[in-house]
Amino acid sequence: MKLRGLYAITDGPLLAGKFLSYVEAALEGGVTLLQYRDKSSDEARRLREAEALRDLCERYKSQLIINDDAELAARLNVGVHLGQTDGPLSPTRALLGSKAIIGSTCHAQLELAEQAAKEGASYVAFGRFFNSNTKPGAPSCSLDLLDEAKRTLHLPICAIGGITLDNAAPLVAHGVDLLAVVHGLFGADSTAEVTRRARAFNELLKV
Ligand SMILES: Cc1ncc(COP(=O)(O)OP(=O)(O)O)c(N)n1
Ligand SMILES: Cc1ncsc1CCOP(=O)(O)O
Ligand SMILES: [Mg+2]
Repeated sequence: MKLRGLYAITDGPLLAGKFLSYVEAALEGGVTLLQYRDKSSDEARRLREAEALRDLCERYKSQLIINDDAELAARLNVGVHLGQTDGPLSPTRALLGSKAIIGSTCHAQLELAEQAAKEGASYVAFGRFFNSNTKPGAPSCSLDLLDEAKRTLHLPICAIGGITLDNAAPLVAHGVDLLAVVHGLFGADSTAEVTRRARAFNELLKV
């Protein structure tokens, strides 16, 4: 199955007090991948939250991806997203098995994506494309790189960084398969608005 659609990413501070209700609202609108991104070191809470997300994803036929933490992903039998300093890809592929979804951060560098493809990545992520509240310091990436990536890579392409309903269309026009979004999805005033946004992202991607 080709990975295509909305890639919702959680954020602890943004979702404080409404974590599961907002995630469920997004799933209601359609989420292809859901990433649990939590930078805290509270292992017990991380396990609890990740288990709750895995159960929700099962109900909504979405796929859970754990950010940074291959061990937690292995424990829950779900996918993982690895940045350039989050550990090597090949051993993670061996740990999680051939069917697991493994994503790789490639910033704005095609060479990183080619390497990730060789090492067994399931998708490659480029960005940030726009100003990001969640990660303002992330290196920026241009639409031109997407054209080149589309020509040379044979993997689903994910875009991340400051993506909203108002700026996502050019990314899709340049061949992006997965739109990875934090604020543009969860920075909403109500669960109804989260669901509406999720549906609208899917319409943009025609999924
Ligand atoms: C889909 C997706 N793309 C990129 C990232 C960024 O990963 P990384 O560079 O490891 O930074 P952190 O998210 O860990 O701060 C991502 N998480 N997801
Ligand atoms: C994790 C990450 N990596 C590059 S930008 C980013 C944050 C994405 O969040 P937002 O959609 O709020 O900009
Ligand atoms: Mg990381």
